[in-house]
Amino acid sequence: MAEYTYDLLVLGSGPAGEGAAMSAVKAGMRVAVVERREMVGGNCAHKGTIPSKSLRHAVKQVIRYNTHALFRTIGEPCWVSYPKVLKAANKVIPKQVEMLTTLYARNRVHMHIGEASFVEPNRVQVILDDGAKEFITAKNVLIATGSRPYRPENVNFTHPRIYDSDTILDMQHTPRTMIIYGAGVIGCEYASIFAGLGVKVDLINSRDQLLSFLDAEISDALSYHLRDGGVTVRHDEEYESVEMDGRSVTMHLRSGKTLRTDALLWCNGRAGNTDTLNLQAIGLEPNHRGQLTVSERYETDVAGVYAAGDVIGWPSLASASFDQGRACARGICGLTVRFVSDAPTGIYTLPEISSVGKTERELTEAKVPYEVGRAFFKNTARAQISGEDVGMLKLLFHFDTLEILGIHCFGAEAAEIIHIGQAIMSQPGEANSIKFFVKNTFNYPTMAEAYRIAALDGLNRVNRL
Ligand SMILES: Cc1cc2nc3c(=O)[nH]c(=O)nc-3n(C[C@H](O)[C@H](O)[C@H](O)COP(=O)(O)OP(=O)(O)OC[C@H]3O[C@@H](n4cnc5c(N)ncnc54)[C@H](O)[C@@H]3O)c2cc1C
Ligand SMILES: NC(=O)c1ccc[n+]([C@@H]2O[C@H](COP(=O)([O-])OP(=O)(O)OC[C@H]3O[C@@H](n4cnc5c(N)ncnc54)[C@H](O)[C@@H]3O)[C@@H](O)[C@H]2O)c1
Repeated sequence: MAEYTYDLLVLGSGPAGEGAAMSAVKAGMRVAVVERREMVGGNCAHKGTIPSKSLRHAVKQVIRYNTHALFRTIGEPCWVSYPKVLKAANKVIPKQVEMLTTLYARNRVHMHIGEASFVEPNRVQVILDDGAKEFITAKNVLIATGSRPYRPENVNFTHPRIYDSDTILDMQHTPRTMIIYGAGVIGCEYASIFAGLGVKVDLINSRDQLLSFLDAEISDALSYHLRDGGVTVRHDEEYESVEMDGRSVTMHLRSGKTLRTDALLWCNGRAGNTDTLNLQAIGLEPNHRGQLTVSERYETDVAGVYAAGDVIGWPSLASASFDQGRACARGICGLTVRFVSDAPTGIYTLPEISSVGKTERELTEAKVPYEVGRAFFKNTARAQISGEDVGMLKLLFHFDTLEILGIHCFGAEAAEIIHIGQAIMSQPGEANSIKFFVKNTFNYPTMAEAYRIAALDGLNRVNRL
């Protein structure tokens, strides 16, 4: 009989690895994590969610100072350099690392710092910093190695003016102009950040609409506000080639246009971190973007080998990754598994965007009879007080049953506000009703008041008050 060192070995200490390790250890399993970075937290804490959201918060403070009437009487507009906001943002990472390090230690999850690769399905080699090797056996192995920016071969990422979402965190100057290639979530979020710092941004989108998975009204609002903030959004464009010299980067587009810029930020998707795992040794083959396919229990085609988080592709969110890791560990422990298929979107552009459920387009295609209730933030007392009055909350509900089918929001704190509606929408049967917002009294003045206004607007339309 084989001798196992651990019940569960987790490769990667991002949100997926954390969710799995904590869940399994609480259920009484012997758990270890292998992490190649010297600190825990994954790309989420070091390169993705945490630094970008902290940067965005710092930039939002600068914008607020420069636009709010109260501060405008004090002095000249305040110009803040990118390295300075980066320094402020970087203060958050060590806090996350410290909190997570304590969490793993307190729960007696063993940490192995080194590069993991498979020898057999239940045997993993770890190459330590000094080149020494460790071998770990485990009944179950979870691949939670995350993702990295996708880099096409014909773009030279060693050039000092060419960045991706990892290396932009090392940029030590403030460019005057920037091309952001790829208008997905990362591209749109960084467009907001750099435009907020006064950089002239060209955002190149290969599609005809920004973030086409969003409700069209919200996507249109994002385009309008990015343009209003100084971003030139160019739809239906693809790059032909990129040239650089010591002073600038030139991008030739297939449409024949040529754009010159101080810096290029490449944001065209992600690739799963599977290339160094020696997956051929266990007979697993990732797709062309390095991603793995899993069952509803997060198990790969190899029994006892699981995968969760960015390495399995969509939705590639920290929020979903944590829950996927947790669900996977619960399955391994013989508990019920919730396959994560319903994560809300929370997009930290300026303005912020969040949504859950169906869009108008999806409901129309499915021929569902629905109505819309809207609330504009400018009509809420709280937004008038805070001065953050750009935004809208939109409720989509069934015309006959009043069941909430989708919630779409943009504006200040949209990613927080969405959860109120999400909680009602997830209730079973008649408890999921737009009437909740008119039958219950909400604090005033709050942004949540938007739910009451939107519900009344919708109910007035169907005349069912
Ligand atoms: C710029 C940006 C902004 C984002 N913003 C948000 C947001 O606002 N909200 C949101 O929900 N999501 C956001 N995301 C997505 C989020 O960061 C990811 O979905 C999340 O980090 C995925 O978690 P994970 O556990 O799968 O992997 P990761 O966080 O990628 O961690 C994987 C870990 O595995 C380690 N590893 C890899 N290979 C090996 C190996 N062979 N051996 C040992 N260790 C290994 C890596 O070092 C890493 O620490 C953002 C991403 C980016 C890039
Ligand atoms: N606030 C958030 O929730 C947040 C913030 C940032 C990133 N993320 C996550 O990170 C992930 C990556 O973001 P992103 O902006 O780099 O990527 P994305 O998947 O949104 O795509 C960015 C661009 O790359 C292109 N692209 C994507 N996959 C492609 C492929 N296979 N072939 C050719 N072109 C392709 C798309 O057309 C798009 O223009 C997202 O899926 C998102 O879930 C989330």
